[in-house]
Amino acid sequence: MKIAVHGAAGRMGQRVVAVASADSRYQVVAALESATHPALGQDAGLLAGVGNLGVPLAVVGESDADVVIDFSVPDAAIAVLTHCLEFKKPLVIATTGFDVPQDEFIRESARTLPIVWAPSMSPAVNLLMKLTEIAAISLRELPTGVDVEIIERHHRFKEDAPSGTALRFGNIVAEAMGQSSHIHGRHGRPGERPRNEIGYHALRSGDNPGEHTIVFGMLGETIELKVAASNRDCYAQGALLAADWIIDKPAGLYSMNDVLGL
Ligand SMILES: NC(=O)C1=CN([C@@H]2O[C@H](COP(=O)(O)OP(=O)(O)OC[C@H]3O[C@@H](n4cnc5c(N)ncnc54)[C@H](O)[C@@H]3O)[C@@H](O)[C@H]2O)C=CC1
Ligand SMILES: O=C(O)C1=N[C@H](C(=O)O)C[C@H](O)C1
Repeated sequence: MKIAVHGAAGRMGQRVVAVASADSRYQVVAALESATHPALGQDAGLLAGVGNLGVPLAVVGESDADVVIDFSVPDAAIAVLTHCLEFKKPLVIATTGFDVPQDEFIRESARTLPIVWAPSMSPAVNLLMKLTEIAAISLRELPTGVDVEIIERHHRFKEDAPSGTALRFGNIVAEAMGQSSHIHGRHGRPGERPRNEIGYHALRSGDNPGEHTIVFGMLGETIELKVAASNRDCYAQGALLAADWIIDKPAGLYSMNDVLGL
């Protein structure tokens, strides 16, 4: 399968190029980057540390890619989505940090384009989302109440907070338990914690590739569900699985649950 990697010189883009180049099922035919990127024209394989692939970093344009994988920034992701709409290229969107209009544009675009969209491509993270939903449903009627807090830890370079994955965990809990208040950090004297609150806490430290802990705090006991990446390849592998899966699907908005059969 021929893939185009959008954001190819980035932390994730380089891993997608590297992991794909080591798997005979995939051929990287396009490595797409910002028009202002200093490495434009350089070979994507050399940048990713896997040797010359004969694929220079280039701006978005027509290619013979079967599918596009996007790990970039929100505005660029929307731009490449517009390109995919024009050239009818299935798209895997992994970028996070979209605003509401961008979110709505993606959903509208999926009416005419097959899109896999997930804040985490990690199989372990998406399984933990299922386990979190089970825990939330199971605990929601506890008479003494359950306080859910979401702690995410990422590398110092991450630009958005909280993570898209943390927000998705929070939405899963909110839908399962009927919580309506999402608060981000605490300071001053917020007083006693309301029962309908979900708290989010974003740690930025070192080179952590991604860690999420969902805390279910009760009176007398606590459950913590945790998933931690040791490198970025779980996301790259998941994105390639998504690319392989989406290639023959009709227009629609799909998640990693569809890709992984969860
Ligand atoms: N869904 C998932 O499994 C995962 C999602 N992510 C998300 O992926 C995104 C990228 O993460 P990283 O690779 O760590 O960031 P990064 O900053 O290393 O890479 C982003 C790349 O996008 C490029 N870019 C910026 N403007 C562009 C444009 N107009 N056209 C093409 N490329 C452009 C940058 O030059 C850079 O190379 C973030 O939103 C992050 O949250 C990260 C890891 C896993
Ligand atoms: O920026 C990252 O690195 C990651 N971002 C994604 C997110 O915002 O959820 C996924 C993963 O946690 C790594």
